[in-house]
Amino acid sequence: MVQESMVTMESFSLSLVAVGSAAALVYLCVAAWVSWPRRVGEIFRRQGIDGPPPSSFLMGNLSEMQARVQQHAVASAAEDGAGDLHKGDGFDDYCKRIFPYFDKWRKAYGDTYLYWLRQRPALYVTDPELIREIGRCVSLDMGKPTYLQKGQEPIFGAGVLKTNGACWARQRKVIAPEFYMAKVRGMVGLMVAAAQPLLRSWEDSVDGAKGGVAAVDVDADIRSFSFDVISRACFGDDHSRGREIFLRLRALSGFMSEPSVIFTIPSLRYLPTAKNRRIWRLTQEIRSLILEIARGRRAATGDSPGPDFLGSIIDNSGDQPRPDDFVVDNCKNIYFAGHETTAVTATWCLMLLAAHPEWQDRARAEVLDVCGGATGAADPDFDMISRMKTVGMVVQETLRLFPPSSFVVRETFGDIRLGQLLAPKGTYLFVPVSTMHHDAASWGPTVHRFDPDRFKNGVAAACKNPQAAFMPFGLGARTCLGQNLAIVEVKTLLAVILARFAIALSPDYRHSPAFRLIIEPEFGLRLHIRRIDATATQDGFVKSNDRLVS
Ligand code: HEM
Repeated sequence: MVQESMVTMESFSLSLVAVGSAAALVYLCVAAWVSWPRRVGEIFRRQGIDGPPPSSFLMGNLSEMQARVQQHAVASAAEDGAGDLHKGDGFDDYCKRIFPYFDKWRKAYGDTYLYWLRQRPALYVTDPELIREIGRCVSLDMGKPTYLQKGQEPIFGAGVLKTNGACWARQRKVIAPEFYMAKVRGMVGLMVAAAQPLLRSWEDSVDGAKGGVAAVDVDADIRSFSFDVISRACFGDDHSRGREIFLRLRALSGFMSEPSVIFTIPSLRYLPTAKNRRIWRLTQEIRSLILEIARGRRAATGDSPGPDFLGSIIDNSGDQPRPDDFVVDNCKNIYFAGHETTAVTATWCLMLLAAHPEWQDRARAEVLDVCGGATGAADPDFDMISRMKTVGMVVQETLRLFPPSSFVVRETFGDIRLGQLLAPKGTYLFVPVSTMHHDAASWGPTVHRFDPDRFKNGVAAACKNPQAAFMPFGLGARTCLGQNLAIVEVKTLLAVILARFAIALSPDYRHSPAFRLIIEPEFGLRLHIRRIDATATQDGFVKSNDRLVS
């Protein structure tokens, strides 16, 4: 009996100790969690970096960011200011309008400051030396922010765009060679082929239009072209199935881009709301379509699945932990990374050429010269595209004024030294690309003007601090692996369009760059087009351009 009660006492004391230890552990964890932001803030303050105080522990500075975006949206709607932003001395940094808080904090706290995304420290970096250091860092302890992966699995999965560490390095090694210039060289023919539906549709519009001048909404045509290029480049003979994937990916990215990922509570994506159910269904359909194409390719080609991107990832999928996910996620990554960005760049190029007839004439003269215009321009090949320097300068200047990605973002997965700065584990680094592209200290007094000539002697001669002032394709180890393809593709599209059509802005065009994962024209791009050999009236060409003064 005595023995029994001693055992009970003993187990009671043991339980008390266990409960006490658990409570102490929880207390220590909560204390560490609560004090961590203060400690990180202190680490940065000791290095001379300050920033806006977080308005609450749970939200950091997010509430203020949201409030200011809403205020600006209301103010812009009241002013109906779209379309006037570029008047005066050219194109302002629209990011000041889209992300007003960054501009406000930069004025208050300087080039590099600390703010808080919930409990996470985020460093806003415009100091050129620090940007260079971020570009130089090759440690796997720095990579893409995890919040981008968590919120956006349906689009990106665990593909090369958003993963980190060894998983990213393995995928990049397989995929990057597929887009080296030696491969892109052989893709100009497929780009010209992909442009044919757009050219035919524009020719039909012009032929059916009064006075030989047609008003065309060009965005969808360009997007379709760009998607077709990626489909042909990546899927070779299987590209025709790409359209089904295209429509679903487009719908998916529409759902995913609103509201902005940093404002979203990640766990909400598991709730079976109507929107989430639609996202799940689209994700499943896209997966099935891609796997079906891959299965067809395997069945048709056996052990050597082909020399294109799809062949390469099928070939390497056996070495990956989850072969099907590797194929599906990377197809989606390349589709997304490769088609929206390139399409929107081509769209901005056309907008700028339509708004600047003198540059349109110069670019067209070069295209006709290189492709033999007097007897009708030949379709360009890779060597011709390489000789088109003016067209190349137009593309670079477009990427400077309207880089599709407004930020290069990184996260530190360990304490990292970047030159003089120690960035503790868990810090986000935000480099505002568009702001650097519009920085008068690097680009001089004509910074807001469309002036492709600034690139005539290359990027290094165009600005101060080129590695930090011009980064449309990002920075360092994670730099865009499709940039060769993108530049050649945009140049090819401009060449075939300029060889056939003269373009001007429609008076309906409202200039309003908007953020939907990438920066795109909020109200689309409507152009007036005519054949270059037509004797159509110039009305609607010159007049519409009076609205853009630079
Ligand atoms: C004008 C068109 C394009 C622009 C402006 C652009 C821009 C970018 C930017 C800013 C990044 C992030 C870089 C960083 O974080 O430092 C990126 C990454 C990437 N881009 Fe592009 N891109 C374009 C076209 C393409 C094309 C055509 C492809 C595919 C063939 C592509 C594939 C990728 C991939 C796979 C990555 C992830 C690289 C990595 O994390 O290792 N991009 N791109």
